Amino acid sequence: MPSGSKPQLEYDPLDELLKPPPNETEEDRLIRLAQEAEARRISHQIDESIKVERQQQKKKSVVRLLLLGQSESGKSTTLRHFQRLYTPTAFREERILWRGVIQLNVVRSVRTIMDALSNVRRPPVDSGGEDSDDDAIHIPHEIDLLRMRLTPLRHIEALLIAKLIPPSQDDAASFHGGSSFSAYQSRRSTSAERLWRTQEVFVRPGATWKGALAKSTRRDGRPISLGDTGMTTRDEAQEVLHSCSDDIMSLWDNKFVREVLRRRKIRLEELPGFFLNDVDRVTALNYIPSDDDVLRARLKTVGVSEYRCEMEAAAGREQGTEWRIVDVGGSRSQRATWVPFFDDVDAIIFLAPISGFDQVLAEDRSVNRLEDSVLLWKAVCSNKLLANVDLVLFLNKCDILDAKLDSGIRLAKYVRSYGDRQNDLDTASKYFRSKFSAIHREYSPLPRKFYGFCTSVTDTTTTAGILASVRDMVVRRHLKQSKLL
Ligand SMILES: Nc1nc2c(ncn2[C@@H]2O[C@H](COP(=O)(O)OP(=O)(O)OP(=O)(O)O)[C@@H](O)[C@H]2O)c(=O)[nH]1
Ligand SMILES: [Mg+2]
Repeated sequence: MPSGSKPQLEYDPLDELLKPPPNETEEDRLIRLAQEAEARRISHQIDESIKVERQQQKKKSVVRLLLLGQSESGKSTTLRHFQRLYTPTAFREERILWRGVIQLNVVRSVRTIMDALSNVRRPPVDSGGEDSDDDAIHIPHEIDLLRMRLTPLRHIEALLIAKLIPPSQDDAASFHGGSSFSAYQSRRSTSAERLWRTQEVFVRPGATWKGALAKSTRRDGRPISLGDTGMTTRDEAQEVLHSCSDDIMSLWDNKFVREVLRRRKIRLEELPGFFLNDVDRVTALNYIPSDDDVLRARLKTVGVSEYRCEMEAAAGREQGTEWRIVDVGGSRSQRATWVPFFDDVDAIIFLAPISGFDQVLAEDRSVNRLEDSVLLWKAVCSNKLLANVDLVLFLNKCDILDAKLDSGIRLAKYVRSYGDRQNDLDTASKYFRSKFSAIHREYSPLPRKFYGFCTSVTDTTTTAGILASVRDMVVRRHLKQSKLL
C-alpha cells in the first residue's frame, strides 16, 4: 500500500467515482441529491418485491387440503390414509396408540347389544305396539350369565375414556343416552359414571389424546417399541378384554342376540368401529393394530385441526412439499367452525357417505343423512369463498351401500327419484354421481371441473390409487397457480 494513501479498510475506490464533481453548483447538488434519493427508493422497492416474492415462493410449496362432510362421513379416516401413504414411518409408530380406541370400540359394540337386550326385557312404557312382540320374549338364562360376566367392561369403558380424555377436557365427551349396563350401575353420579353413560366419545383433534395414550402405554419410563408392546406391557384394559374374549364372542354369535338385533334393525357390522368379528385377534395380549384396524377405528372429531406432513420417500417427486390437511368435526354444531379455513385452500375433498340413504343424523334424528349430505354439498359448491377451489367428491362407504342393496334394502323406497332402476351398487353409484355432478354444475359460482370418485376409504388398496390421483391433481393445479408449471 503506498504511503500516504487511506488505510485499506476505509478506502473505497467507488468513493472516488461517486464523489460529486469539485465544481458542483448548488442547483446541480440539489438535482444530484434528488436523483440519489429516487435511486434509493427504487432500490428499496426492488428489495421489498424480492422479499415478497420469496415469501410467496415459500408459501407456494405448501399445499392446503380441506376435508369436509357430515359426521361419520370418513374425513378422519381419509386423513389417516394420507398419513399411512405419505408419512408411513410416523403412521407405523402411532399404530399402537390406536389400541385404546379399538378397545373402546369393542366395548361400545358390546354395549349396543346390551342396550338392545335390556330393551327386550324392559320395553319403554309408551313404546306402542311396535315393541309389544318383544315383551313376550323370554331372555335365555345363558344371556343373563353373559351379561353378568361382562360387567367388568363397564369399568374398562370408564378407564379408557379417562385415558383418552384428560380430566380437564371432560367436556370432550357428549352426555346423552343411557347405558345398557344400567342394571349394574350404582346410583352415585361420579365423573366416571357420567363418562360411562356417554354415547359417543370424541376428542379434539391434535396430539393430546395420543400423548395421553402414549404416557399410559409406558412402563418404568421406558418407551414402548412396536416390538415389545403388548407382551411386556401391563395394559389393564387389554387384560380384561382378553379375559372376556370368549364371552364377547359367545354374545355376538348367539342366535337370540342376532334375532333381537335384527328385529331392532341394528346392523352392528355396518356401524363405525365394528371389531366384533375380530375379537379373538384384537383382544390378544400382544395385539398391535394393523393398518386396516387403524383405518376402521372410530374416534369422533370435535373442532378443527391442521395436520402437517412432509411427504416422505413414497411420495416421489413431491418429496419435501409440505401438505397441510385440515380435518374438521362434521356434526351440525361443528359446521360454523369451518368457514375461517376456506381462505387460502388449494383443494377440498368432500365426503358424502351414500350408504346413509336409510339413516338419520345422530345429532338430529329428524334429518336423513343423504339429504343432509346433499344440502351440505350444495352449500359448499355455491360458497363464493370457494369459487376458485377445486372440489373433489368422494361418494364414500360404497362397501356398505353394496351390502345394504345386496341384503334387499330398496334404494327407491328412500330416494323416490331413483325409480325402477336396478337395485345394485353400480347403478346406484352412477345415479348419485350424476346427481352430485349436476349440483356442482348448477351451484358453482364459476365453471370448474368435477372430480367424483366412488370410494370405500377403509379399503387400503382402492383408496391408495384414488388418493394418488387426487394428490397429482392437487399438486399440478397448485404448481400451475403458482406459475411454476
Ligand atoms: N365400511 C366403511 N367404513 C368407513 C368408510 N369410511 C369411513 N368408515 C368408518 O366410519 C367411521 C367414521 O369415520 P370417520 O373418518 O371417523 O368420520 P368423520 O367424517 O371424521 O366423522 P367426525 O369426526 O364425526 O366428523 C370410522 O369407524 C371409519 O372407519 C367406508 O368407506 N366404509
Ligand atoms: Mg373425524
